[in-house]
Amino acid sequence: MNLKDKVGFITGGASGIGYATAELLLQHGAKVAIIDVNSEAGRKAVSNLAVKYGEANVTFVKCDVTEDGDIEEAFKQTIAKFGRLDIIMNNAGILNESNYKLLISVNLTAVITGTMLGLKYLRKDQGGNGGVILNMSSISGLKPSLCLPAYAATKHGVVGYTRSMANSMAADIDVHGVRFNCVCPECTDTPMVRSLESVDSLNRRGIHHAQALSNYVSENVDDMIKASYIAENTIKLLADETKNGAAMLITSKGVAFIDPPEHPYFTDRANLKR
Ligand SMILES: NC(=O)C1=CN([C@@H]2O[C@H](COP(=O)(O)OP(=O)(O)OC[C@H]3O[C@@H](n4cnc5c(N)ncnc54)[C@H](O)[C@@H]3O)[C@@H](O)[C@H]2O)C=CC1
Ligand SMILES: CCCCCC(=O)/C=C/C=C\C/C=C\C/C=C\CCCC(=O)O
Repeated sequence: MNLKDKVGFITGGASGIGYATAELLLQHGAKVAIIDVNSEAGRKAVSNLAVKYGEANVTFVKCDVTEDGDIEEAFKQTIAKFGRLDIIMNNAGILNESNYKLLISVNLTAVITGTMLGLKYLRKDQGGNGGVILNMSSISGLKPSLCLPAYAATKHGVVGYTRSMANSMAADIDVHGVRFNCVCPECTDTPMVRSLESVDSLNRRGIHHAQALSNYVSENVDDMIKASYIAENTIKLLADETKNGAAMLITSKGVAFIDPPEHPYFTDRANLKR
């Protein structure tokens, strides 16, 4: 996919990995809607980006991704502003083991909702141009995580959902033109991780082994991979039209695609069309 003049929709785009990806998309000539619950951070993000890339190319829509109506309205406002939609990045996420119902709602349910609602705007057979849905998982979506069991459950859910959607829809990709991929970064230096330096903040959020994790974050955060590195690899995945159903692990050593074996009967398109 040539990113020039394409339109991206990024939840959690006001901060961290979402913001870095928004900026890189703009550098590639795309237009971006930053979708976030934090109005102050969202407006600040857009005013910074507008200075560099032009007011016509970036917009902010306040949206709580746990509210289906907000997500629908955000899609409508994005298309009203830019006239099309090509890339959906369901990226908003939180870390809160105590309030695990909210955690599941933001990190997993909203990813499914954003995919289902967004799909109808992307589908070539429903007036869209095709495109790509990129869901944010984590290395915690691929392996057990010592301190974050509920978080890991949501991120495993994102991998399972995204790969299964790609699989289920692949037989008709020529008709709808939509690809589904997810990214699985290791610990990245963002405000989310920096907030874990405080042991009080960890305890408030019910995160296991709070003191050990706080020590680990304080000692290592400066050496963690940067959000710009996640953005670079995310953009490569977005643009690569050969990738559908990919789970891309991103670590300081580079990227790797996790590709478990598929069931031969259900991956044979001919069987799915019978
Ligand atoms: N930082 C890390 O080490 C890693 C982060 N991730 C994932 O990447 C994504 C982004 O994380 P970071 O950039 O690190 O975090 P961040 O905290 O810097 O950014 C998250 C953004 O999501 C927004 N957000 C939170 N709840 C929302 C809601 N209900 N509706 C709309 N927006 C909401 C926040 O306002 C914030 O702007 C998350 O899904 C996270 O789980 C994955 C792997 C590693
Ligand atoms: C292995 C957990 C990586 C989780 C990455 C992520 O999505 C969010 C990270 C946020 C904060 C950092 C929290 C925990 C990770 C720190 C050390 C874990 C090392 C132990 C392990 O399970 O490998």
